Amino acid sequence: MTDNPRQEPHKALLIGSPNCGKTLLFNRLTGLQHRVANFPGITVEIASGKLSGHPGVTLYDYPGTYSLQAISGEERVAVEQFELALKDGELGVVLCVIDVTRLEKSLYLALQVIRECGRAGKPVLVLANMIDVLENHRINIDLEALGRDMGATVLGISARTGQGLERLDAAVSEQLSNPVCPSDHQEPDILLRGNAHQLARNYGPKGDILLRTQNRLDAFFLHTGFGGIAFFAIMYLLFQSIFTWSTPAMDAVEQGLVWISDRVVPMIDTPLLKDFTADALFSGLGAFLVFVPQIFVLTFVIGLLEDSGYMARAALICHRPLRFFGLTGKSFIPMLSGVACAIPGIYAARSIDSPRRRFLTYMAIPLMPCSARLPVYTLLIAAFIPSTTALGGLVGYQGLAMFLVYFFGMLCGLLVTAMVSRFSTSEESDLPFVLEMPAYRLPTLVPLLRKSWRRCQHFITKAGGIIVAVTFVIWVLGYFPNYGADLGASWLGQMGRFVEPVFAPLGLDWRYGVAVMSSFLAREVFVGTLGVIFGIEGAEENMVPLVAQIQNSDLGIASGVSLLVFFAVALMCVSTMAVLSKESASNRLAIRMFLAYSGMAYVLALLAYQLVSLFGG
Ligand SMILES: Nc1nc2c(ncn2[C@@H]2O[C@H](COP(=O)(O)OP(=O)(O)OP(=O)(O)O)[C@@H](O)[C@H]2O)c(=O)[nH]1
Ligand SMILES: [Mg+2]
Repeated sequence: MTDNPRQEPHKALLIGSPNCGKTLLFNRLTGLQHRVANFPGITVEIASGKLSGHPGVTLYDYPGTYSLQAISGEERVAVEQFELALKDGELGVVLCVIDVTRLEKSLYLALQVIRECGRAGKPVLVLANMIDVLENHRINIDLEALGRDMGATVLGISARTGQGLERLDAAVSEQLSNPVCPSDHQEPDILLRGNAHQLARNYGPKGDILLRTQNRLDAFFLHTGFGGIAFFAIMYLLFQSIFTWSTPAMDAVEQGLVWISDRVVPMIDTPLLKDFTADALFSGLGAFLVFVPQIFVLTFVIGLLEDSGYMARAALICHRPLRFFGLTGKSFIPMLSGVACAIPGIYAARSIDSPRRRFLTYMAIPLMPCSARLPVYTLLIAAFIPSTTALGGLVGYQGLAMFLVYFFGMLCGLLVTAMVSRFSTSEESDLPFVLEMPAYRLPTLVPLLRKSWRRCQHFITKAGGIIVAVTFVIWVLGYFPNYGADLGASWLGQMGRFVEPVFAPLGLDWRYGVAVMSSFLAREVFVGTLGVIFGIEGAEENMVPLVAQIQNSDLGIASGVSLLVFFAVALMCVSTMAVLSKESASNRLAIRMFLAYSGMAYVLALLAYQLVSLFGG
């Protein structure tokens, strides 16, 4: 052991009610980048990191909990781990975060935490977060007096602006070297609840200053009529933005790749290497990279909705309709997270108290149109739907088509849960739907941009490895044995003919069959595989965008629609299946869902093909 408390091995933990800013503070104190959003229940697992300036201290970020009597899954994690931590000799200090703009909600837990720390002989600091909001409204709270009444030191801080963090740093050092524990008392919970209420009344902001704007916005966004219209308008804008805002950046990436390819490829002398660079590197990998800007925009817009506080309102609006499909309003956030990626969506479902509705939510999430489907949808829509607009540029046909495909996926998810919930019996009694409405806030731009960038990096690295490998294998199979002279006679062509009968009823030739088969590893592989296949076919020409290649192939609109339907339904993601198995604690659900959704995807795609063909497609 050293004399310096900053060097000694210690643990510190952050506990507090949901959405009070623990993770934002954790990120600031450790330099890590864990997920922060403006609705309750974001953190579901305990995270840890080194406390900056205290090399020996590990800081733990806990899921939010309203009290030490846990109800939901993530609350249980927090409460159980907190009880264990109190017995841990290395625990140096407990940091209990309260939301100073909503004292009533935070104080009961804080009083319980102080009592338990007193019993266990652990020091505790209460961090009154969001002090910046009070200052913006010129509201003052006597934190010293509040601390005296609570029996612990209360420090005013802002995890957003960094205000008060130096004092926090000094206070942590002080507690690590000279711990001062709260007094050991046995006040029962019922008394603490009354005290919390009284303290909130005595010290909380007077008048309804903080509530007035919130109430006005809620009167609109939760209005039976306007609220519903606003909901659809916001969702529609979300999907339009994916096309309209990202098109210039996508075009730029595409043009950039063509520009580089035109300069690099002619410089290569070896024919084999030249073909590989043109067909596999630029056509295959390039086809996939073009979609990165779209992922960026999608994450950014969802982030705007999350940070503004609208997401929880959307969950409330959706509660009633979702009940009809066997779900709850709490399923909305996991499902909408699933629009970015199914994996965080599945984790987010932990906040659903009812096991039955949680399982039903698991079933819906893989049908949500995740960002891995986006490249496939964009490619096919761009190939078949004109890029013109109507109503003075307000409605873009491609954006509208995207909205419909997304809607189709979501609808399938809801129909599946409706059927499963109707046909399976349950003894479970229903818990009331309780969801805290977070404050409306202006989103902060830089963290949002950073978050979107991280999502793109994840998209590239997660799918990138598989895509590089598949692209290479597909290129080798398509290029040999006749050195790219005849794709149909290549090894890939021969294999393609083998799977062709499966895809022929959908009007798809072997090239599309091979691309679909390869995308069972990860959906994004579809565009890369097609890029390589068309790249080999068009080896003599300059790099031609994949959309033009598809338009020139014999793919009819009926087949295009059937492909869209297939991708909307099939569960083609190994990582999702692994997380599903982990969260549901069995492999059965994931395997059954894989088989059921693959079969359903094929049948629905066939139906779509027949229907569109019937109407002259
Ligand atoms: N204005 C302001 N906003 C803050 C502050 N701290 C956090 N927030 C915002 O509050 C919201 C919730 O922050 P998180 O860090 O995710 O809260 P959490 O306590 O970890 O929430 P859970 O993980 O759900 O328990 C986010 O929108 C943050 O940007 C602050 O000091 N000031
Ligand atoms: Mg958190």
